[in-house]
Amino acid sequence: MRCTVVGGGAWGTAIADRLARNGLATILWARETDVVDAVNSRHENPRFLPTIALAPNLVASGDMAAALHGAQLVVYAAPSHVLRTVVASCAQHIAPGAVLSVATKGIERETLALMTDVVGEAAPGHAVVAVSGPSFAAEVAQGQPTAVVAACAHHEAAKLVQSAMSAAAFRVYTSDDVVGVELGGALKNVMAVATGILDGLGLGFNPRAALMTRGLAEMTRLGVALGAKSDTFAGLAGLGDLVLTCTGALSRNRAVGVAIGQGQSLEEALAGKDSVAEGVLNTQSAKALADKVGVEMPIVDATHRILFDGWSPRDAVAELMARELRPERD
Ligand SMILES: NC(=O)C1=CN([C@@H]2O[C@H](COP(=O)(O)OP(=O)(O)OC[C@H]3O[C@@H](n4cnc5c(N)ncnc54)[C@H](O)[C@@H]3O)[C@@H](O)[C@H]2O)C=CC1
Ligand SMILES: O=C(CO)COP(=O)(O)O
Repeated sequence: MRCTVVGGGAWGTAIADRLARNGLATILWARETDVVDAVNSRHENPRFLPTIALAPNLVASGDMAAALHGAQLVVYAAPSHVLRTVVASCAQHIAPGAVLSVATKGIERETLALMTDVVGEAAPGHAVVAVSGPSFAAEVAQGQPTAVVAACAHHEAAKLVQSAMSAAAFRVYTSDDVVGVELGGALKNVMAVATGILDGLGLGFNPRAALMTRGLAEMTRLGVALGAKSDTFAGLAGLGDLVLTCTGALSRNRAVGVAIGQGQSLEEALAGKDSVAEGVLNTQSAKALADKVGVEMPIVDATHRILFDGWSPRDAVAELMARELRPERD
């Protein structure tokens, strides 16, 4: 099977490397010519995935038409705010019958669409599989044992992604709960920013555990209101990725939160970064989606006010703690 991965950031590179190591003829499309050159000449991506030796059979290209030619599996890993443009720009080159997969985590800000819907609208007529779960790109590329979920309403398409990506150190489960899997991946990034803020304030371990647990309750509440299964949020794409991103030192979202908790502005926390912290823009999408559906998400609201209205993180914590007392489950 021929595979193409669209997006030469850390995650697209790690997925392309994974597919190539499974012996699949794989092309990585990257926007940056230095990335294309480094992958082809030195089998590395020092800009986005430094110090990792990539599979020698992985080929990179900056030519979208050539990269997509004959691909039966296309995996998108561009950031959520540009995904629609990237997919639309290459839709005419996708082979008939190709299965599309999206590894981007986010909710489109303008439309509040999930990433599978963005791909489905920009390149109609294909099954679209969401891949999500606790998976730092660097660890996947280093071959550390990792488990993720491939979600699609078409079981055969999810199974195709499962068999293409799975390996001894990469275990892919399937799911039919696309909404739950996608929302888990998008919302945990908001919670990672929030947890980072607490850690930046130096408040200790208790508030971190409280925020993660109540954050999961918020994620589940929104998901169920949008038709997801609550169980999905207890799985890899929910709890699993929440634990990883809220506690893992490799998380970019958490790092942005830590910087803000330590007193930096959002602009200072993001300055000079080539890499994407999806939780920032997705705080806006998550809040807009919650407001639209009428679901209460106090942690998302507080994070939004801190990031975009200049609210003091300490005041935010105090206000969250002072909310009306209530049963844990109601
Ligand atoms: N890095 C990771 O460990 C993981 C990342 N993801 C998700 O994968 C997605 C991509 O993230 P990374 O690969 O980490 O990105 P990255 O932070 O390593 O690199 C940024 C990427 O964005 C692209 N980009 C920036 N502006 C663009 C534009 N205007 N048009 C087209 N492309 C543009 C760059 O070319 C580059 O590929 C995100 O949604 C992220 O949440 C998911 C799982 C793991
Ligand atoms: O989604 C991720 C791990 O599953 C990556 O998290 P960060 O984008 O916060 O680094």
